[in-house]
Formats: sequence, structure tokens, C-alpha cells
Amino acid sequence: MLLYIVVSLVALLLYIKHKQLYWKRRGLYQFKPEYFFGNARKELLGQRSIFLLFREAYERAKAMKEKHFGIYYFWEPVYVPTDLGIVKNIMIKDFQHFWGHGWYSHPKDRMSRHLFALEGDPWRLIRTKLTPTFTSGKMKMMFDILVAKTDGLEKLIDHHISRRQPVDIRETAARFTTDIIVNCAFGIENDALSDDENYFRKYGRKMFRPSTFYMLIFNTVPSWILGPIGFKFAPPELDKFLTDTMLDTIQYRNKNNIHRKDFMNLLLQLKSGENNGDISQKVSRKLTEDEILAQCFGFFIAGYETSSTTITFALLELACNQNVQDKLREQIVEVLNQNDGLITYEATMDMKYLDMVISETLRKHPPVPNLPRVCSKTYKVPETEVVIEKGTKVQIPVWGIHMDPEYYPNPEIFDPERFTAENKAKRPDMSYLPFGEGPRMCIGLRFGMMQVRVGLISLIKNFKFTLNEKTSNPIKIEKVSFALGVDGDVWLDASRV
Ligand code: HEM
Repeated sequence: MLLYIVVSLVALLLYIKHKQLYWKRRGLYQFKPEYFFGNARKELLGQRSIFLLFREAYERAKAMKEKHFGIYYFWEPVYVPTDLGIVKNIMIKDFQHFWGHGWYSHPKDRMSRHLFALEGDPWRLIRTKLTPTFTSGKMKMMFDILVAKTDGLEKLIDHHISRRQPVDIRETAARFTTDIIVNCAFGIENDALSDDENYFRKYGRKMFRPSTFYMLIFNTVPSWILGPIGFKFAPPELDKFLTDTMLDTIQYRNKNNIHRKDFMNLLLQLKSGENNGDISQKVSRKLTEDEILAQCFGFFIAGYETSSTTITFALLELACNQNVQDKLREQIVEVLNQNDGLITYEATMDMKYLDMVISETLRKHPPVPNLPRVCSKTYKVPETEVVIEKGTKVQIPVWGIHMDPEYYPNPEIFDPERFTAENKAKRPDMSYLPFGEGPRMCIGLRFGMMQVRVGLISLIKNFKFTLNEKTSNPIKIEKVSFALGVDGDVWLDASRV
């Protein structure tokens, strides 16, 4: 018996050693893995952000002039390109080899069937159906819902000012985008901005600050194991709450023939097959109720944290760069003055400096710092001998690219001038990827930008922000999360201008 155990143990150790030489055997540079954990011990144990691992690995690989390299999660190989030509091939030209994100999704878990997690034909079908939901015409239609939420946002800041308290800007921005997404995706009037115990805010926090154990399982165990053992992407109580709420909303709208200007309405048209100009014509099959629920949930998780993180980092940078904040305020006021003081869709599109500030924020702090891909068809990397086998995970190191001095000199400096049309044209393709690229690019880009623009306009036109001493400077990065975030609260002092 003892002999059997010893032999099995040795066989296991040799097997792991063999697996951790996978990239070396394929002629790809690999960072020396730690036995068992591979290259991500601290990250898998929740002691450091996985995004920092990729950013630093990119910097080291670039310094060694490696076009690409390999790392390991335990003994699972992950391919990482640094060369922008390879990045472009993976994301656009050879997309048919890399069309999945490799996220957990299983038919037994309805809420895991949202667009970000789907692959293959189910992804293509839903993507084609949803695309017309995000045109600029549809964004204009929802614009007023966003502007209506700025009242609550301003009141909340005034509340802190009147009490001489600093503002936790991260929490404030999250409440603002939660209210918007819940309103547009679920068709529910939500008020996280004035309700400290708001249900959606509570669950949004929970979804985006998962436990280390949840993240470990999510990142390392494949869907075909997780689905059958009853793993759920959304906490069961949230799943039930959302399902009940959405079904009530759908029933109420159908019964009373209510058409609201939101995503829910557009998705219900896809369910009924109702022809609304550009919707429902391209793909003949109608969406099922479960598919609609999953997509609304998907918009919630993909849409609120990414946008609120962008608002948070933008305000943090503006607080640290008062000259940029003043210039931005001047432009916002100037455009609004030409528009009778009103925030309209057209006015927001005229604020060029605002877009430069947002672009620079997304460069320095991309909410999705690595773009995940999984190889769906074995692929030989052009002009190299390296072969990526079907099923291999790939990570595009966006944050590393965005902080690369070859493309962005003095990358730590916050400088919106990098995003003048002239300066943008000087940089190579794929050197700016906050929304991804290719057929899987963020479908909600316009909506996300619209939320960030409206939030920043309403705040900067009314308030001046400075850094409060409670905020750690430089900031620390959150250790366990789905999106790039600050570890702890971000405190700013606000005053009326
Ligand atoms: C500043 C805000 C946002 C940022 C930075 C952002 C970023 C991203 C990124 C990087 C991806 C992956 C792209 C790729 O793999 O190439 C993505 C996908 C996605 N985003 Fe966004 N996003 C934002 C806002 C939104 C909003 C507001 C929504 C919905 C209302 C949304 C819905 C989605 C969906 C559904 C996908 C999956 C697309 C697919 O797999 O086909 N996003 N986003």
C-alpha cells in the first residue's frame, strides 16, 4: 500500500513537472514556474491582482524582446503575445481560431448564458440579435434616463459637502451606474444613490468582489465540470430575485401594452419577433425568455462596474491633475452654454477634450486589463514555429501594452494630449484596446461611454475635486476582482464651483 502511494505521488510530481515544460517543448519562452502553482501562486491565492501579473510579465518579456511568451496557472499553460501583429491576428484576422473568452458557461445555469460567456454558434446568434440594440439611435433614445440620474448624483455630493465629509467616489460612481443599468436593462426604477441598503448595489458589490475560493474555481475548473455539479455564476438569491422581478416586469408590460425606451423593451421585441426596423430581420429565430434574462443580467455585470471604475479613475486623476480638471470644466461649461445649459446627446458628442480625458483614463486604468481568449482551432503563430493547441487559454495583456513607453512615453503621467487626432494617428494598430477588438469587441461601448460622459459632465460642471488624505497615494490595486479596481475606498474632497 505504502509503495503504491509513493509511486502514485512520484508519478503525479513528474506529471506536473512535465506539464510545466509545455511551452519550452514548443519553443516558446516561458517564465520559470513555481512547482505546483505555476506562475500565479499569489494571484490564485488572492494575495495579488492577476492583472499585475500580466502587466509585469509583459514588461519583462518586452525587455527581453520576446514576441510572445508562456506562463502557467498551476500547470495549465497560458499563451501571451506581446507583438502587436500577433495580437491583431488573434483578435481580428484569425478570429475563427480564437472566438471564445473561455469563461464559465453551462446550459444548466441560465445566468451564465450571457453574451460575454457564450461561444461558437450560440454566441454568434445572440451577438447578431443584440447588435442593433446598441446603435447610436438607440443610445439617444435612452439618453434621458441617464440625465435624470444626475440629480441624485449631485444631491449625494452636496449631502457630503454640507456635512463637511469627503466623498467616497468609488461608491458614489458605482451607485450612479447601478441605477442607470438597472433602469435600462431590467426596466426598474432603482435608487441606489439615496438608499444605502439598495439590493442591486449590494449584489453588484458581491458579484464584483468575489471570494478568493470562487475566483480560484472560476479561473481554473472547466465549465463541463462546474455546470453538472451545480456551480452558479450568480448567487442563487440574486438569480431568483432577478428572475422574479424581470418576469413580473415582462408580464406587466405585455398586459398593459407598455413600451419604455430601454434595453428590456428592445429585447422583448426580439422575443416576440416583432419587426422594429433593423431588429429581428437578420436572424429568424426568436429569443427565449431565459435568453433575455441572461442578456439583461449580462448587461448588468458587463456594464455597471466597467463604467463606474472609469468614472472613479477619471476623477482620481482629475483630482491629482488640477490643470486638466480646470481645462475640462472650461470646455464643458462652454459647450453647455451654447446649448442653453442643457446636457443633450449632441452636446456630449461635441466635448472633444472630455473624450481625450476619458481615453487617457482608459489607457492608464483599463477596466478589463487582460482580454481573455481560448483557442478554438489549433493555430500556428505566423512566422514562428509556435503552435497553440485547441483549448489553450490566451490572454492579451492590454494593461502592459497601454503602459509600454514604446507607444506611450512616460506612461505613468496622465496626459490627455496623447489622444489628439494627430497623436492617435502616430501609434500602431492594437496599441489601445480598452474595449477589446474584432468581432468580440465590447458591444456596449457607446452605452459605456455615454454613462461616463454624462457622469463626468454633471460632476465636473458643478464641483471641484481634490485628493483627500484618506486616499492612499499611490493607489493599490484590488487583489481579487473581475475588473481593475482600487483596493479600498477612494476619498475626494468636493466643493461647489
Ligand atoms: C467603460 C465601459 C466599458 C468598458 C471599458 C468595457 C470593456 C469591455 C471589454 C474589454 C470587453 C471584451 C472585448 C473583447 O473581448 O475583445 C467587453 C465585452 C462586452 N461588454 Fe463592455 N465595456 C464597457 C461597458 C459596457 C456596457 C455599458 C455594456 C452593456 C450595457 C457592456 C457589455 C458588454 C458585453 C455584452 C460584452 C461581451 C461581448 C461579446 O463577447 O460579444 N459593456 N467590454
